[in-house]
Amino acid sequence: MAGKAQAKRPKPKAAPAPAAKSNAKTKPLPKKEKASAKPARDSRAAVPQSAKPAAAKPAAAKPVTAKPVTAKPGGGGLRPKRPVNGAIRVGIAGCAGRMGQMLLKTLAAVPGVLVVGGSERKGSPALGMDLGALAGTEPFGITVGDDASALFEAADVVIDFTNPAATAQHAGFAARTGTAHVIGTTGLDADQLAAIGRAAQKAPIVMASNMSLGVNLLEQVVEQIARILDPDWDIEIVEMHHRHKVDAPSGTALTLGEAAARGRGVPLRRVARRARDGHVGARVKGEIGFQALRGGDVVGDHTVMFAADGERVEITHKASSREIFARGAVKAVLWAAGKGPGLYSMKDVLGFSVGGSAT
Ligand SMILES: NC(=O)C1=CN([C@@H]2O[C@H](COP(=O)(O)OP(=O)(O)OC[C@H]3O[C@@H](n4cnc5c(N)ncnc54)[C@H](O)[C@@H]3O)[C@@H](O)[C@H]2O)C=CC1
Ligand SMILES: O=C(O)C1=N[C@H](C(=O)O)C[C@H](O)C1
Repeated sequence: MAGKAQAKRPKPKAAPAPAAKSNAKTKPLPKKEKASAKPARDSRAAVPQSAKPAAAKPAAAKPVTAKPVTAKPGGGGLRPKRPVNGAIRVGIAGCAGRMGQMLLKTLAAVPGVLVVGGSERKGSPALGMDLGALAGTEPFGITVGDDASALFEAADVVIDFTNPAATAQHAGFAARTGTAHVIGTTGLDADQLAAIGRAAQKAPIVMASNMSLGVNLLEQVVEQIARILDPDWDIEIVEMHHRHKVDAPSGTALTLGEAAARGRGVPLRRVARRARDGHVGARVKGEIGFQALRGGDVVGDHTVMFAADGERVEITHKASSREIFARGAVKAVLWAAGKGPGLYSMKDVLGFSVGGSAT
């Protein structure tokens, strides 16, 4: 069950599973060929599978002709590069986290992709564990390592749900290796965002505070409503997340705030009101307020309120499983493999914008 996989945390005492068997020759990692290929439907056979096939569609792309190579020392149990029938080689940074585990479980069932490694922070109790133990599936034959740089060298696309400092560093690895980087991490500061912007000049980076279809749809709707309603309508955004969440307001709340501000034709930084406490005075016309609630195991709830005299419009999205984020991240992987450098969003991946339609 999805909930179990996401709640499960690696146990320090877990016995490390056997590392990936290598039939590769011992020579240094060659430059990776561009991930681009139309993935072979059966390429997942390279990884033991147990889950049901997912609905994700492989991206149309050119064939990958990977050469046999060895993983770099210190890269944990990275699966060495070798011909993989055109499959997209995927690495997961933060593979033992709530999202990392859900991604492993989801990817194990997706044809056309091959998980080649997972990284964790130095000192993580998950180091040395088999990825299958984290996914709740059969062993992958790949163990968790702490060398994210090697992960980027081994993969065509790295999915990253870690923390802001790690993600900014990882973007540098993406730039160096040309590896596509799918970023779900939230709470990045201006310097970290600037680092990602620079990296996107050298590698394709898809970044989204929320990878679910529903929230990306909500964003479009919020922008349109804010454009239609005049500033007499007060905009407030309320979000609730589980007790472990470390950033507030959530990345999604801020993205929805950006959408509302865009609809009104003002920069969010000029009108954002981050929480209220004490004798703060009456509400200032035009401000966009944020409130963050934390508790229990709430996966992620977001409500955007438009409040006027005598009536109120509320639009809510509720996530009841992290699977929706993982599914979005997989779509981003399939879309990003083989793309040129650039900073992309889930709107690019999903192929819709105000006035457009979802694909
Ligand atoms: N964009 C989206 O759709 C979503 C975004 N998120 C965001 O993703 C991030 C992670 O969320 P969770 O999985 O709930 O957190 P988590 O704390 O469960 O997982 C993060 C993992 O990253 C690992 N990590 C830390 N530093 C690392 C490093 N240098 N290298 C490799 N791994 C490292 C941690 O040890 C941990 O296992 C947060 O910023 C969260 O807001 C979460 C869900 C959906
Ligand atoms: O930390 C989380 O859990 C989530 N983070 C993202 C955010 O900050 O918006 C997305 C989702 O709401 C879950």
